Amino acid sequence: MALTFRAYERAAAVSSSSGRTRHYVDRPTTRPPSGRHSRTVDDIVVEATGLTKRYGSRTAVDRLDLRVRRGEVYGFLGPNGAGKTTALRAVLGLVRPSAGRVRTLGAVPGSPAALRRIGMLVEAPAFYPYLSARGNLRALGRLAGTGTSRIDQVLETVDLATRADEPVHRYSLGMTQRLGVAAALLKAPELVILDEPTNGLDPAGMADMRLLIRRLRDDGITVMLSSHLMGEVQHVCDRLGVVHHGRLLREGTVDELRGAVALRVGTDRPAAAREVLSSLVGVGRVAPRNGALEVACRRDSARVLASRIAEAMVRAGLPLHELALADRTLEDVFLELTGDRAAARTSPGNRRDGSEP
Ligand SMILES: Nc1ncnc2c1ncn2[C@@H]1O[C@H](COP(=O)(O)OP(=O)(O)OP(=O)(O)O)[C@@H](O)[C@H]1O
Repeated sequence: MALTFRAYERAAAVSSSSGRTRHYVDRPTTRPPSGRHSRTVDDIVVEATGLTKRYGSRTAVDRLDLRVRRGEVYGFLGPNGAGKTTALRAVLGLVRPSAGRVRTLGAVPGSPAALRRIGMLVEAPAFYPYLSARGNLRALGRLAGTGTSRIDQVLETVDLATRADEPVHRYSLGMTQRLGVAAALLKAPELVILDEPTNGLDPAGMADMRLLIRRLRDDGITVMLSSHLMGEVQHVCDRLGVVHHGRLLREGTVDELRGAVALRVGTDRPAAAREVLSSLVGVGRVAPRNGALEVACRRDSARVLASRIAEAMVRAGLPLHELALADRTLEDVFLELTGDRAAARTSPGNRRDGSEP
């Protein structure tokens, strides 16, 4: 049986040994009574300092520092084998770090105080195939001591309410994944951890999962997920950590990671144009590239600057053949950081244009 069940069994065992078999239902006091969480950005939900995990001579996670803030969707981005799953497991307390420190919801990972507030999907979920979604959730709720009172609500959240009474073997992979998220939501968690939640899903399944992740965030749940699909994460994550060979290379919002943009200015009088462009306010470096001039500028001022460039070129009587935004995709950023072209293209989801699949 997959980890979903094992984790629930473990959580259930923890709760019985503490003598509070219903404590997943009796919400901890840290959550506001409305059920919605505050969005104070300074509220750190996961904090890792120097997190390192070695398996023999192999270092899976190497001195990782990261902070996940309450209410955000944080994405771990990296190719297969980068160390994402291992890091998530350390956050959950499923592996013991070789060095460094992790705090999850202010508690030691794997401790009852942390577990009771976390929902997880870190392996493909397994369900009883001839039971319905509702039947499976009922079984899980009883097993884990989370109760069954939230079943209708979580089925609604994952958009399975209308199919809830069908046997699960009829479900698509995407539906099964969403049911896995529903199982993780039974205990009304503050933090949900999803390891490669869209792995193996078709474009429609991915879109549904993205929608679901946004819904979780709108409900005030902090989401930490991993993915090797750069096109996917940039549409769903508030912040990203780029991981490669166990190291966190960069952290930031998608725009921060993609950094400055450039405007491409095509003209057959580049020398004169360069002079004109360099004198404009808001223009960074102007340099020839691939048959045009590239004008570095801030992302948020690119649009205004483009019209100023057009005006200035016309005023100076210079021909203008091309005026376009040259933007970097996450794949470009990843390549720049790692030089690992193969890893940047590990899947069709890593599209050059960053478009949604
Ligand atoms: N239990 C283990 N024993 C030995 N090596 C392991 C173990 N778990 C992970 N590793 C190794 O640690 C490295 C990181 O693996 P990890 O699964 O964390 O990467 P990942 O980024 O999640 O990749 P994937 O997306 O393929 O799961 C890999 O080289 C992997 O082979």
